[in-house]
Amino acid sequence: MEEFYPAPWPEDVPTIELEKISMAKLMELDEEECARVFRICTSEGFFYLNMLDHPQGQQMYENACLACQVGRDVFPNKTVEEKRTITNRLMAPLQSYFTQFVDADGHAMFTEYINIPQYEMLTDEKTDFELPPWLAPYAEEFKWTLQSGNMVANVVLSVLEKELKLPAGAFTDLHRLHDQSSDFLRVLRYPGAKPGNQDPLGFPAHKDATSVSILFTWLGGLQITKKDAMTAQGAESEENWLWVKPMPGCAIVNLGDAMEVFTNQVLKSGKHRVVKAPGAQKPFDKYSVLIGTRPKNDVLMQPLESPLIPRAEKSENGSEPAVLTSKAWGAMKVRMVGEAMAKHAKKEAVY
Ligand SMILES: O=C(O)CCC(=O)C(=O)O
Ligand SMILES: [Fe+2]
Repeated sequence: MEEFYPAPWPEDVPTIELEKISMAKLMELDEEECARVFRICTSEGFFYLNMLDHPQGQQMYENACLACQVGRDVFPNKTVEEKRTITNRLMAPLQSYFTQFVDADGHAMFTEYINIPQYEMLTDEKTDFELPPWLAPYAEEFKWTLQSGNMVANVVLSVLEKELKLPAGAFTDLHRLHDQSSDFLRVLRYPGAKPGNQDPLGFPAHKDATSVSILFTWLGGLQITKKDAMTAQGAESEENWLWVKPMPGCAIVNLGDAMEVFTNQVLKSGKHRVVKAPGAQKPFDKYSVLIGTRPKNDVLMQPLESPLIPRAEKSENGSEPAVLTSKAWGAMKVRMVGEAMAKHAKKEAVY
């Protein structure tokens, strides 16, 4: 594990103190711990989840480390051309391999990632997605990580449905492991900073197009804003971005936009971005492993009924708002993030 932490965290950067939640207590639906999760998910939206105090959490942590190791093995040793041989799945709009700038030797200059689709990895059916030869040896690692990620996401969802006085299954039945969905395992690499080659952002500010996102990361770079961080012009001001310090043995959990839709904004999706690692960590490649859990494809994206969820408002002309399926909604959200990244790349990259 030592190579995951090549340099210490600089103690002099403004860091947000996230609350630490216990996996063991969540698994037992401990009342106090569930109330804490609910409070966090209705306000700032990010928490550490200590994976090491429960055997299933430990298993997930080990699986996430294996997935990270796959990234460490394959990303720096393959050209972008080779990596683009991974086929895009047709069922959902997630690109299987993503990067924006390639250097003269054919290597990714900035952020790159792969998305491994959960449904296609776990179904016995023949689908249009197949791992390319350079990833096929890692199929089992990917499956384990997807399975344990779905289990942890469902623990969080079961806490939230209970706190919202929804019937058991109101959220969890929409996020089952084998459902047709666009759930994914994402392995990301942010190449370390090199002199004269500095893109300040690894991932521009966004909110996730998921229900639950479970992130494992070992070097700094993730930032979230203080509450009420908007300037009068409506943009975040630079000094309001705070660093999230990676904690060994912990995941960083946040909700995505789907939970805002299901609860008519009672639950909050956390805004975040990724910049170069701070201080002495800056020259090192940063890797992250993200499990994105989404509602199954045919779910209608609308608020659920609960005394704690305000009803959807009619539009001014009295008509009901248009309701998309999760599949169509996800496609729209992914397109929007893609457009924001392309715009950012034009504006800011120095290359
Ligand atoms: O790598 C990270 O720290 C976060 C990545 C992220 O926000 C995303 O892929 O949506
Ligand atoms: Fe994100």
